[in-house]
Formats: sequence, C-alpha cells, structure tokens
Amino acid sequence: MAGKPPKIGVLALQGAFREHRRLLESLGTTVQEVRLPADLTGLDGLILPGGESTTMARLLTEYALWEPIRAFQASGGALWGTCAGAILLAREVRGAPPQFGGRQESLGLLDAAVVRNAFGRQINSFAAPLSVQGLDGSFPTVFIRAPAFGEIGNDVEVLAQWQEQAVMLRQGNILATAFHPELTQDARIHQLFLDMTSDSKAVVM
Ligand SMILES: NC(=O)CC[C@H](N)C(=O)O
Repeated sequence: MAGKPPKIGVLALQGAFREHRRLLESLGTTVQEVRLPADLTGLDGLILPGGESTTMARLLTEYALWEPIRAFQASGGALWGTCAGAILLAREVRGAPPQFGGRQESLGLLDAAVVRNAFGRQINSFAAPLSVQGLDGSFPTVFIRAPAFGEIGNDVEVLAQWQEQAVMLRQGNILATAFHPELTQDARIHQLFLDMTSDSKAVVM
C-alpha cells in the first residue's frame, strides 16, 4: 500500500533495542525509542526486544506501560516481540522464577502459552538456519535462552518451528519470534513487520 512510511517504536527499557533500531534504520524506517506512554503517540508498530523478561516486566510496571501498550495494539498498532519481548506478549508464561511465585505478568495479547528457556541455559544458546513461512531460502536464526510457544490458539499461525517446537507466530497484527533477527544482518523479518503495519492500517481504514 502506498502512503506514509511507517514509524516504528522500540521499547527501550532494557535489552537489545539498539540492534532493532540499526536494522530498521537500514530499511529507511523512522525509529522512536519508547520509555514512556507518550512515546507511543503516532507510531504504527512497536517492537519489544530481547533481554530479560522479568526485568522488563518490572520496568513496564514502573513506567506504567502495560495498559498503554494494550491500548496501542487495540487501536491498530502492530506489535512484534523477540525472545523476552515475545514472552511479554503471551497469554501465559511458564517457568517464571520462584521469587515471582512462579507467576509472571504478561500483556496477554498473543493467544499462546510461552515456556521460558525452552532450549536450555545460556550455554545451550545456538544459531541455526531455519525455514520461515513466507521467506525464500532459510533465515539465520539466533537462539539465546530462548522460549518456545505452546497451547497455540486457532487464530494464530505458526510461521517457523525448531525441533518440532513453535518458535515464530503471527496473530493478526502481532508477531512473535523466539529468536533474534536483530542480531543478524538479515532484515527480511523486519521488512515483514513493516508490511504488517500497513496491513493493519488497511484494516482500520
Ligand atoms: N534472549 C532473551 O531475550 C532471553 C529471554 C530470557 N530467557 C527471558 O526469559 O527473559
């Protein structure tokens, strides 16, 4: 769809937000770092980066961002969570640390449960070429203490799997990857997300 180029926010409380910014800018996208609810104004999409989901959850509470992000998505804003960011999107989080009483707050916007650290600890981190639905050839994925998705709702498409576990999901204007496209030089999933922002604008109009 022709029109204004999308403006994308990257949640910049903690984690790999600079890496997302670099890839988005390589595609000519205007990027806004998001730390406060007001930073969401005028954005077409928001990326929740990888990092540490328990820390990010605490900071989302401190900066009063939970409800504004839900409202942003409800009004047509696209969301993409990578790794810890994907954990924040899920309906239910498994494997929360005991000091959280085994429970971890999430946005609950993606109709799937997420299992933290599904592929093991830091030392079990790995890189692998993966086939991703809609992309030609393989995509160079990087998994760092990555989650996997389960109990996936009917409205959710599985776009990639690793060892029979779902690692990339799309539900309408929400995208979730258990891996880190921002740590590669391959901007195709960032491009896919930019395309999603114009899809959701088309729906709203
Ligand atoms: N690379 C990552 O984002 C790791 C996510 C981390 N295991 C968490 O649960 O938050």
